[in-house]
Amino acid sequence: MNCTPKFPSPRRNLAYTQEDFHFCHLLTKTRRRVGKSCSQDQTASQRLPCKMGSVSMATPVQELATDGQDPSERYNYGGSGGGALNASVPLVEIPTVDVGRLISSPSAANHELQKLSLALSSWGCFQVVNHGMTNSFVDRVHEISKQFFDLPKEEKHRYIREPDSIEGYGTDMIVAENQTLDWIDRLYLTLNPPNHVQLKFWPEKPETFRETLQEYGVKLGELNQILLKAMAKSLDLEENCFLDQYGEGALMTARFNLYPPCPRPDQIIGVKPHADASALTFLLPDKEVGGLQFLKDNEWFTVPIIPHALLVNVGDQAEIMSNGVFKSPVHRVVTNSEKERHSLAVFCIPSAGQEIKPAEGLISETRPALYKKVKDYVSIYFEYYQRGRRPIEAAML
Ligand SMILES: O=C(O)CCC(=O)C(=O)O
Ligand SMILES: [Fe+2]
Repeated sequence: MNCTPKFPSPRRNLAYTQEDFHFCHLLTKTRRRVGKSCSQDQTASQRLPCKMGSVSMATPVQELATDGQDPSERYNYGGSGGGALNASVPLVEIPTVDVGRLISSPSAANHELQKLSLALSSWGCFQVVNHGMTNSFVDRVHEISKQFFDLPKEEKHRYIREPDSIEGYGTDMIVAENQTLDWIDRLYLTLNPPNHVQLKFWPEKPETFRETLQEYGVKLGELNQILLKAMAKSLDLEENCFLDQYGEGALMTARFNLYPPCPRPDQIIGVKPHADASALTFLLPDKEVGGLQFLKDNEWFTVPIIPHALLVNVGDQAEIMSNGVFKSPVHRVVTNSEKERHSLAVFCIPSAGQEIKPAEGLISETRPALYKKVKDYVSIYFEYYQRGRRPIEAAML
């Protein structure tokens, strides 16, 4: 095994404010115990300044966008310290990984493995092509998202999320009076493990919704395994060393995102800057409308659109497991005044009961462990968000 520290330290010197983080896809498990290895022995919800029972939800942005009124000050991200949003930031050529080659002959795979580790240690993300899903299947996934958000308001409201949960249809949870709101509506669903699936939130319309999402989840489960093995191999580690850290009952959640056209794209943000709490995130971005940006060396870069490709990024948990070799990138979504944008993010998250830690093979005298062992990182993530801190700091030694 190669333990040589080929990569620089992951610590960042960016200053974040509470408003810089969102946690919307992370709240389901806030009532679980936080891992003792992080020296915390209360449930995250006990420590919340604002209890989950008191969170509320704003009017869906889609409804605001069609009523023609000026959005309230609560959406003013620029004015609340975020600064003016410039959509015309430079385009970045994020490396493309061909999964077909990754699982073919060793020589073809080697080239892809090199691209993979380079992409993840520099950008923390890569575009995935030849991923085993046909273009027409990927189009069907795009379609169910669009068809759901196009349903009459009354139909969508059948799936509205409940106040103490994040699953279902709705907007940002409002947990603080001064919280700046994102210009986004979501449909949030758990795909795995099966006993966590709440079918009452799975739309019955369009008719193909459930089966398409189910099939997509199965395909991403396979892709998740292939990529985690490849990530390990790319660092000369035993191929299951990351996958084994998922444990029994690993979580897979899907978030359908809708960004309606926005009257003030210079001031209103689609999703505030954040890094994901997952191990891996599979994003199906809009085929035509851009808006996703990644932060590198304090500069924002726009992600180019490759139709039918998936954008995969590592989340904080893969940064921890790789001892900081792979970077969990900070990203955000900007809005535009012309076109609505859709995306579907699927988060693969180790089981809450499973302890995750830097892989042994990546720890050496010259590169000691940079992260603690953590359990239920999603709860830790939420708690740090509340304090306005970058959640991964909780896991840093
Ligand atoms: O809509 C996008 O392109 C990205 C969404 C995102 O970052 C997220 O859901 O965590
Ligand atoms: Fe994200």
